[in-house]
Amino acid sequence: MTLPDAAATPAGADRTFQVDLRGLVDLLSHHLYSSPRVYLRELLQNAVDALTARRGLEPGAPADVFGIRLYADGSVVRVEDDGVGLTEADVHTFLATIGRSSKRADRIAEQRGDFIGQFGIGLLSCFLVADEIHVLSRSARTPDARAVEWRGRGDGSYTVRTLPASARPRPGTTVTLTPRADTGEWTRPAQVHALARHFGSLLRHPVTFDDGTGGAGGAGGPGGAAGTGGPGASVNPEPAPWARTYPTPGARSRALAAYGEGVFGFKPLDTIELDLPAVGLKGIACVLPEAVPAGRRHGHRVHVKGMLLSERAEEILPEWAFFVRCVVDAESLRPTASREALYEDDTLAAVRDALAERLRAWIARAAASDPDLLARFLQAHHLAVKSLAVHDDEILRMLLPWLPFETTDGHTTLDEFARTHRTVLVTSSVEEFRQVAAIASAAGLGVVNGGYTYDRELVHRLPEIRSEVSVADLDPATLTAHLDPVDRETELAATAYLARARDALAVFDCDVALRTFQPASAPALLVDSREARHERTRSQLAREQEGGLWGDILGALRQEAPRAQLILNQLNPLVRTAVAIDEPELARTSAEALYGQAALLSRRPLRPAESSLINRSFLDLLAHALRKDS
Ligand SMILES: Nc1ncnc2c1ncn2[C@@H]1O[C@H](COP(=O)(O)OP(=O)(O)OP(=O)(O)O)[C@@H](O)[C@H]1O
Repeated sequence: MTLPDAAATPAGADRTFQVDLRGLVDLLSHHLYSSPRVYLRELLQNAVDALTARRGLEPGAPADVFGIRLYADGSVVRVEDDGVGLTEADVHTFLATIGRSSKRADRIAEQRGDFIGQFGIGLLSCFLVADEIHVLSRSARTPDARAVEWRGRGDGSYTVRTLPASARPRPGTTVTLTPRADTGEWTRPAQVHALARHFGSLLRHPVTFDDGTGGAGGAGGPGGAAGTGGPGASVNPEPAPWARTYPTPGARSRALAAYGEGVFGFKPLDTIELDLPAVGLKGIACVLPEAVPAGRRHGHRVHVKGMLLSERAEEILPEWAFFVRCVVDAESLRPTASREALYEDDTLAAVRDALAERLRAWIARAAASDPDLLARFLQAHHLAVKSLAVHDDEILRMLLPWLPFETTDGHTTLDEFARTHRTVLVTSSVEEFRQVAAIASAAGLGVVNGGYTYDRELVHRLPEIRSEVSVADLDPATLTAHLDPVDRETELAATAYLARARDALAVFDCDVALRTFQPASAPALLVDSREARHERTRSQLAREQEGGLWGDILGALRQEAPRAQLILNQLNPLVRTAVAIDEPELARTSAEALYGQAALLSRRPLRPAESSLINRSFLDLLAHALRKDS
């Protein structure tokens, strides 16, 4: 924060960068921090780091003798700690130099992981709510150290003076802010208390809050420096829920679920305990009771050393884990400067892998021994699990048999379906499934709708875990082969009609066949696949463009175009009448009308030529009916 006098520096001499503190604070507030409220988090975090450093100096001291006291009475906000404190030299080096941090100094590089801060900018966040930061500190490193007072101002100026040790009888630091009038939203006593609870409820050091009214556990007045704050109300009266002891495992899981509900606002379907001793991580994963859109990632709550750093950290779990939200407290995860994300390093990668493993183990346990939980889980999250199973062999093996699919036997699990159908047929689109489902099922075929994301791919992998089952794509030929042929005599009688029908429908590359199938009420079935339609469109374009550049390109791409098939149902009374028509024009029109009706039933978008065919055949039939009547 020092601003050297540029004019006094001789020409050619090395100059020092100057910092426009207002500009810097502006940058932090608009681009680094999500809200001015983070000032309290930064103050608490500095106090926690100072307590950690003090514990390094006095490892034998009882756990609760050093603490943090907050005070806010509407005119000041004060955070006082029994931490390591600062000497006068420390104040110049660390407080007054932006970007310098005692937690990154060389001699403690190996301990850097012990501290939450490291960038040397956190204190600047206080300028989001106040124009001046007042620090009164006394170092614990030298027993007879003098107290030191520092005042830093938003314009970049600061003053330092030393005071007799009696000005701060015990080692530690007190930071006092006089909030600007427009920042009441973040600095009113009730708000400071709420923020302290929010950020500090899991801190392991005793933290108290006092609003200066002397009520409800509060005591002491706003006056002066150290040690006058009184006992105050505890901000973190209880340890983290996973660190408490409970009379029974049931009581423990109910308490963890209630904590999860309090934090996230939903009643978890189940609560998974997380414990990774290698990185000192503990916490819970709450399984969401309802489906979330695939791919939507939730933020997780990450505490470091008890301090809430981020509510939106996505990085601690892999992308597929979008069915849980976690609260974790870790010793050695490193936050970024904004604290709202985690630094992507080997530790974070290892944590992510280990937590993913934990979720897999939970799924495996549910699959093996808790069918009721598994069913509720899959009901809400089957889509998430399907996306997971595509890439994860273990999940596939555990869960594929239990996943629901749309089949010709209704919505059922693959396991159930494969028990009645040793050959499982799968369509490649929803539309194909809609076309064939009723008829295939009447013909005794077992078909799964493979049109939804992941489904076809997953069904094809069923033989990996059920070797007795075979899976094949359902193509028109397979279906036609399963429909009963008509006897020779009927076939012969229909030859002329079928020839006329083929001729009428040649423009659609459509073959016509006569079969018997259930339900008898269905006159005709149009069997056609999307790929076949695309192939025919391409071939047709190539023909139209013959000789041109596009014609050559499309022609080169041309494959043997599979033909559509209109299968007429000999069991249907209308079809039986139609195949007996002698009059060529009427026969042609009836074939067109049957094609049009089957195309409509297939629920796929109609091509313009098909729409005009339906139109024309309807009008022709109407004209024919009217002529007959007159
Ligand atoms: N309560 C405190 N007790 C002792 N030293 C403190 C306290 N608050 C701040 N300091 C000193 O001031 C330095 C700068 O603090 P600041 O919050 O700006 O950065 P930091 O905590 O080091 O890193 P970060 O920007 O990541 O928070 C700290 O490194 C520390 O040396």
